Amino acid sequence: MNEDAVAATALTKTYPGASTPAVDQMTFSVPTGQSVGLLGPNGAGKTTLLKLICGVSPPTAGQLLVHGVAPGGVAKRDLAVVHQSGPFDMMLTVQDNLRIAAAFRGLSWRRIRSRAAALLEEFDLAGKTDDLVFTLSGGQRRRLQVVRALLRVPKLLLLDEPSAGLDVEGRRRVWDMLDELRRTHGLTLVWTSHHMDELERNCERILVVQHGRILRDGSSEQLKDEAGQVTAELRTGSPDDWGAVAECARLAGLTPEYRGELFVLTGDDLRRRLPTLIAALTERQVAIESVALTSSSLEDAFLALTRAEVSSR
Ligand SMILES: Nc1ncnc2c1ncn2[C@@H]1O[C@H](COP(=O)(O)OP(=O)(O)OP(=O)(O)O)[C@@H](O)[C@H]1O
Repeated sequence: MNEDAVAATALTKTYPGASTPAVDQMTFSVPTGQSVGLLGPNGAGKTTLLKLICGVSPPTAGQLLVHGVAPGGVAKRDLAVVHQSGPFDMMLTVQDNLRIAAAFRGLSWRRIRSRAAALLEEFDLAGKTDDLVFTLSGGQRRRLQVVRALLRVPKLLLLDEPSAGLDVEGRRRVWDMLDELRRTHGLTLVWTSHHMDELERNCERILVVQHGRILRDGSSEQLKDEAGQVTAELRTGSPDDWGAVAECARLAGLTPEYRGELFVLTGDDLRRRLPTLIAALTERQVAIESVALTSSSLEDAFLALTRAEVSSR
């Protein structure tokens, strides 16, 4: 059975003394094996949601199940977190911090020692094993966070801005490692990021969060389509075809606009209508040279969504 890794119903968290909830009536689920991104402005409630899922902060109301049980009941070996910062003991060595993390998750150091060494190697920290954590750079500490979380592959990995402070190479290594773990272990990922490209590449689904609420839930393509700026550029071989293109486009429910050498097509549900247009043109033996979709970026979509929500409040 493919149980949900996370199932939240009307999940709410109001911090003591706060006038508004940090997480407000969130209802969503994350199927096992899915990678879900949380996208939202500062203070939207993303980290709070991760804290609820990993059980370090109790909800004020609503229900939350992680692999079918209350968050606190999830075996520590099955859940790991890459935190935004810390918690490391800065005055202990890299290796001692890893040993403590292993003990906390109920893992025998003897059994995972070689995995730890391989991970340190993979993340360019092999030469730092005996260094005190406070001597590591910000990016090295972040890589150490990832090593610590992966000492044993968890069923559910929560990542809070995992690539903040990482260089391009480090970011790629983290992504590649997570790709591999998803392929080999069916790992479920929930991650926050302010880097749209990170969520777009790594998450099949994105929850847009603001003021503790889920504004949208969909793939990055759906979010971009919804922002309404998807167009298609179509080139045909000969000006003799232009009349046919304009006519077929209208029949397919699209608006054609001729812009020197090519047609720009717009319209609701463009992705779904485009094949109808292409089939009609093929039937009329119109030679199509190229069709290119151009859509608004995820950043455009995100800003459109969050600004619309602010102005409707
Ligand atoms: N321990 C806490 N006590 C009281 N309020 C808190 C606490 N942690 C967070 N908050 C408040 O809850 C709200 C949501 O914070 P949270 O850290 O979840 O946002 P976020 O979306 O992760 O933001 P960022 O992108 O800046 O990391 C904010 O208004 C914040 O001030």
